[in-house]
Amino acid sequence: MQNHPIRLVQVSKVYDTKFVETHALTNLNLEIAKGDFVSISGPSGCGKSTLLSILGLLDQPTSGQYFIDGTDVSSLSFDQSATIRNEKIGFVFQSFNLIDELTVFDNVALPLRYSSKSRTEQEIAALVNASLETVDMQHRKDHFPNQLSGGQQQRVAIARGIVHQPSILLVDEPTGNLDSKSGEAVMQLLQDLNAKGATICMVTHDPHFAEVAKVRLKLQDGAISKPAEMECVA
Ligand SMILES: Nc1ncnc2c1ncn2[C@@H]1O[C@H](COP(=O)(O)OP(=O)(O)OP(=O)(O)O)[C@@H](O)[C@H]1O
Repeated sequence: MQNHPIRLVQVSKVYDTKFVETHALTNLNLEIAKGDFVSISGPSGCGKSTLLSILGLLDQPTSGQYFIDGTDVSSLSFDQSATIRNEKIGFVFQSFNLIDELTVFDNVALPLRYSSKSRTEQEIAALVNASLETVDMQHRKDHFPNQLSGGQQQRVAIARGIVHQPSILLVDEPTGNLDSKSGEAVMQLLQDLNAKGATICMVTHDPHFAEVAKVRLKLQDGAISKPAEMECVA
């Protein structure tokens, strides 16, 4: 499975609240190959956030299996999930989610400091600086998030998402809080990262940005409405 770092097999998610059972995902099968750029779009309530939470090990499926790099991670303990999440997953959120009290450098260093892999400060600095260079934000490494524009904050968030070279970068509405010019720049950056080998899965409402992905998936009522192959453009 080395070529498919991400694999969901018959994954379902049911939210069971007091009065109602909601089937958010139903028997969903998904394979994301190394180097893919996948977009997931669909109407409100179709299960996009649920899928991203499961892919990011922030939630578990009710049934089915989830494999990351060939390891079944469907029903790990909280601590085991956190360890794998820190090693294998990078996140980019609509609202950037940078920590205001930390400099750009320290924000980007966070995944390395939380990792179970031990690294020297020199190794951390080398990785953070390389990541900041990739997103062209090296010159702002001593700034704080509130001293940056929205587009710059998102670039820093992307640097944080890739610094530990995750198996997959999960991206949630990356342009939702940006003006159109900054949004285009962020999308171009994601395309450049993908061209250099990053595996990306992005949720977006915006059909224009969904088109950028190599594999475009549509979710409808918790299921992929068209096979991935039909949507593939590359
Ligand atoms: N914690 C929860 N408890 C109960 N039901 C939930 C919960 N989270 C989501 N749901 C339900 O599961 C379904 C899928 O929700 P989800 O948030 O994944 O959709 P979405 O496609 O991300 O929507 P949007 O585009 O509006 O953010 C919806 O019917 C929603 O009401």
